[in-house]
Amino acid sequence: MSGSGHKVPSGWRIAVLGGGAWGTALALAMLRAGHFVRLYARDPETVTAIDRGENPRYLPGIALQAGIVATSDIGAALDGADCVLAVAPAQSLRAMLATAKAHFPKDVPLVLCAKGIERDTGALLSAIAGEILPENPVAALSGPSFATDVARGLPTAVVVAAGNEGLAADLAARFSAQNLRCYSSDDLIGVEIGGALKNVFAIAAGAVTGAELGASAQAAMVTRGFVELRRIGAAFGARPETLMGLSGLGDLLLTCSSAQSRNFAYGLALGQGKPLAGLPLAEGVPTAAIAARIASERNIDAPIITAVAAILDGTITIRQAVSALMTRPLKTETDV
Ligand SMILES: NC(=O)C1=CN([C@@H]2O[C@H](COP(=O)(O)OP(=O)(O)OC[C@H]3O[C@@H](n4cnc5c(N)ncnc54)[C@H](OP(=O)(O)O)[C@@H]3O)[C@@H](O)[C@H]2O)C=CC1
Ligand SMILES: O=C(CO)COP(=O)(O)O
Repeated sequence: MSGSGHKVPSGWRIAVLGGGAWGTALALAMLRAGHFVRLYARDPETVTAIDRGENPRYLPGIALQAGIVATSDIGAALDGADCVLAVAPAQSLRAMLATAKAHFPKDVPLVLCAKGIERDTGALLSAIAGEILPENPVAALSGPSFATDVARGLPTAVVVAAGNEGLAADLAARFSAQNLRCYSSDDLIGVEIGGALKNVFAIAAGAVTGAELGASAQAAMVTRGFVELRRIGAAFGARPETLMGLSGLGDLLLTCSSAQSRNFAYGLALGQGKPLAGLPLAEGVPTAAIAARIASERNIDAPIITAVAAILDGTITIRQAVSALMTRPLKTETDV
């Protein structure tokens, strides 16, 4: 038993690629689900720290349960793996998979755990995976889940998606454990789009808070942001109910309402006029730029995404963005 109330086959050898906050938290989650976990971190200091039972750079203050085998040798991490979790940031996924390719076990599922769209190409992460590792089935794990919450073993629900429904259900069953409940979905693109775009609105939500625009503005921005998420999702063929689920609305709510979100914290600093250099990873920054380009190229009305991208590249101020958003032509609310 995995602790989640259903029977799953015995432990898999799982390779986690990426030694940051989410890679480390997922390694712990996989350990708790009964798997044998090897974690690849390219930084040898991270490997040494994980061997000591901590990852102070990315998960400060959290003690890591023994059992994660950490290595900076990607071949050793992948050797004999039954399943691979890719947990580098979205803009680094291509480079990491290119490094992994020579060692990648044949036919085993690759589970994408980053949230973003490739800045230079507009590619979803599943498309990048398909280009580099065409023989490996691809899945994505997403949903409202802060690394610190998962690492601490707090109750969390996520969704595991794959084009093949059976694969998604199998992975969800294998990854579930006490306090990690994995739903399954066959809408891979819908899950990817929701996870990527919610980061853009989390930056906007942080900026609204930082610039002291008020709770009413916050609720309006998140609601209208969700309309934009649904429009872009529809253009990619995402199912509406997926966007209403954990990986879409669920994650939007989480990251737009908590300074624990690095994207929200980035927006907060932006709104407060504080320096942005040196802040932790905010995936919404590159994704805002490419999402704005995609919206423009596909003629999708996405004024908030466009405003966030323009604020981030310094073309307009937050005040100018608010003024432009508030003076757009009036329309019916249901005009999505
Ligand atoms: N943190 C969270 O709460 C959650 C994060 N996510 C998503 O997971 C993804 C990763 O985030 P997170 O772990 O938090 O980020 P972190 O900034 O905490 O860590 C990023 C990690 O990726 C490594 N890395 C970067 N580029 C490469 C590369 N080319 N090859 C190998 N390793 C690389 C970094 O290594 P190095 O230290 O050497 O730079 C570092 O270990 C993001 O897309 C994020 O949106 C999803 C859900 C929750
Ligand atoms: O995706 C996340 C939670 O679901 C983490 O959000 P941040 O990257 O903004 O911290």
